[in-house]
Amino acid sequence: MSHLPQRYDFLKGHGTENDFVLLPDHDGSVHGGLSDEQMAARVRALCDRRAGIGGDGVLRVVREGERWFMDYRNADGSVSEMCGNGIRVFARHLVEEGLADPSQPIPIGTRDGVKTLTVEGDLITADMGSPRVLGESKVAVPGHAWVARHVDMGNPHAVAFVDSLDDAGHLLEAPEHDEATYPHGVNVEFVVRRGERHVAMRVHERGSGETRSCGTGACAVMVAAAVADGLGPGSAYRVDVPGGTLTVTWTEDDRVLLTGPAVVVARGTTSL
Ligand SMILES: N[C@@H](CCC[C@H](N)C(=O)O)C(=O)O
Repeated sequence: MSHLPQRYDFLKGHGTENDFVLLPDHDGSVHGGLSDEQMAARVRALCDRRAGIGGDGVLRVVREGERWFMDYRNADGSVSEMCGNGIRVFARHLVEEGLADPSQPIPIGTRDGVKTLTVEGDLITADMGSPRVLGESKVAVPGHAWVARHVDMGNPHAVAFVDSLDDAGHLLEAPEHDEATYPHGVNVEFVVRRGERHVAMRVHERGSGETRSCGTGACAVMVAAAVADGLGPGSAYRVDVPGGTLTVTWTEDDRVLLTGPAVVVARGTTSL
């Protein structure tokens, strides 16, 4: 399938209201020559919700050999290994532009390796690979502290089970966390039970602040909940986030599948 032309400077999309600016840059000729600091500054400008387009992060759409590569950055310009909502939006964009065939699995490169996406109508499933369930450490916000489970989904997560999602407070600052455990920062999820194999969460994302959803975070939460419930591979949970609902399945062969909606809502040009 051919990968040109690039018809827009940018697109805007979201998955359960975790929102992204997409930058088509198929051959790297648009942004590829920028230094890391120049690219970070451009990402901050694009993600600015008043002076820019607004977003929790940027997905640069790059061709890498036989595949597409998702070059992801957080709103503060920092890079991350993986973005579970972003990669579904990325796949939706490829399909809508005729750059990928939705009747076939779509492989997409990331800094955490190649992920395979499958499209079923409004829903897109990302095979996120195997989780790493690690130790426990403390996270805290003013007035509250919890023990949190460290789950690595390619990027780092600290999952805290709380009595009420309100206990996390305003989340204007990053929650305190153990810097020895998370030397490069951490995404912190606050979780409550809603029913059998059904949880709800809020998240403070490294590099983006509180967001309406986090796909890797939902996967980390599901895995932590399944472990706490004495379950493991071979289970599925509904994970409610402020921006909607995700389904996370931990397969018998230890892969985590993230299923949810993904939409592109705008396309255009920008002088940023
Ligand atoms: N919102 C994303 C995760 C984005 C990266 C994260 N903030 C990090 O720095 O690791 C998702 O949907 O997974």
